[in-house]
Amino acid sequence: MEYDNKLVLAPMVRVGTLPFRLLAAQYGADITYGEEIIDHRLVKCERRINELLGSTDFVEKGTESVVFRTCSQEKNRVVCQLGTSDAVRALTAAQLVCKDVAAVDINMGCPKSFSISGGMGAALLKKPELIQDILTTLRRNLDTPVTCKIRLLQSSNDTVELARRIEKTGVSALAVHGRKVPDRPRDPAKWSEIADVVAALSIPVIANGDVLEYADIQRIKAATGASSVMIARGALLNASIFSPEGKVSYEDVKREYLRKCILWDNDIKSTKHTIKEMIIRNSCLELPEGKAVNRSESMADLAQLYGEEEYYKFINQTR
Ligand SMILES: Cc1cc2nc3c(=O)[nH]c(=O)nc-3n(C[C@H](O)[C@H](O)[C@H](O)COP(=O)(O)O)c2cc1C
Repeated sequence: MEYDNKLVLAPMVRVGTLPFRLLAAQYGADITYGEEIIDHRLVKCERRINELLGSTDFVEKGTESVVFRTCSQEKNRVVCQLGTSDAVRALTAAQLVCKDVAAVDINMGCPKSFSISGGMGAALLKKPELIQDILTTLRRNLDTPVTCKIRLLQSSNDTVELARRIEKTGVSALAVHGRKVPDRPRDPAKWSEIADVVAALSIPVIANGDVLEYADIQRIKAATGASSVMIARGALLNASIFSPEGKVSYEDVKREYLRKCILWDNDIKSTKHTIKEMIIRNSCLELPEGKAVNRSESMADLAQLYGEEEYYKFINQTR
């Protein structure tokens, strides 16, 4: 996969399932990351072809729980992001999915206590040897491109040093979220410190942080020198942020998302969560719409709420 001049949908837990990735791609995302999947969970899965949907599912053995669903349309752009603290387990998990995805990414930026206490996410930033071990193991044993996503370290020099070390493992690209571990989402992303990494590396750097409007894409490129840009919250605000043709109305984007969830039989909890994330960023969950989404128990309820009953019936009749 090529990493230069790309618009990238960021990994987002409970959001980045197949419908949201297809939605972002429809509006112009070139590369779409899935939500982080913990390796412990993925290694318990089996690969199943879902004839009914036309998807490839990774399902937890002994259950019907779909941990990762993908399809041939996205094979050349979907990235499976793993949460891990162990090279061998990461490899076992990656080997299960690597033929069905365009790349495998390791999350080295998540500051949540769940990740840190398990030695995953941002905890890895303090363990450069382990980072090297994980990335080298994946690189040596997979034909699929391997990448990782980091946050900034305390000083720009430290970040650059780590980034150089990561580059030496042979990864195809490095995504840099321009915040430090203690930073909150409201703290501005430090684009100048991403620029330091871009200047120091030869591999593509994907700049991430505070791209909330289409015009910000050009701004972050100019400020960092990175040619590729990764977007998370801007895509929740309006997934058509990737489109050079201008924004589609948020109401239309939301309905399009729901239709994709119906089509791909997305998990109801993930569907509700994502719709709520869209509402929080555009209005307020306390209004009647948000309350109704909260009350919804099934895809049929959501279809009714958004006037998509006919589509819901049609899809279910044709299955
Ligand atoms: C709802 C949500 C879920 C996220 N989940 C992940 C994740 O699974 N893996 C990851 O590396 N980062 C995750 N992030 C962080 C984003 O990928 C991104 O680095 C961060 O939000 C900064 O980008 P932005 O300013 O475009 O939002 C998440 C962010 C949000 C808002």
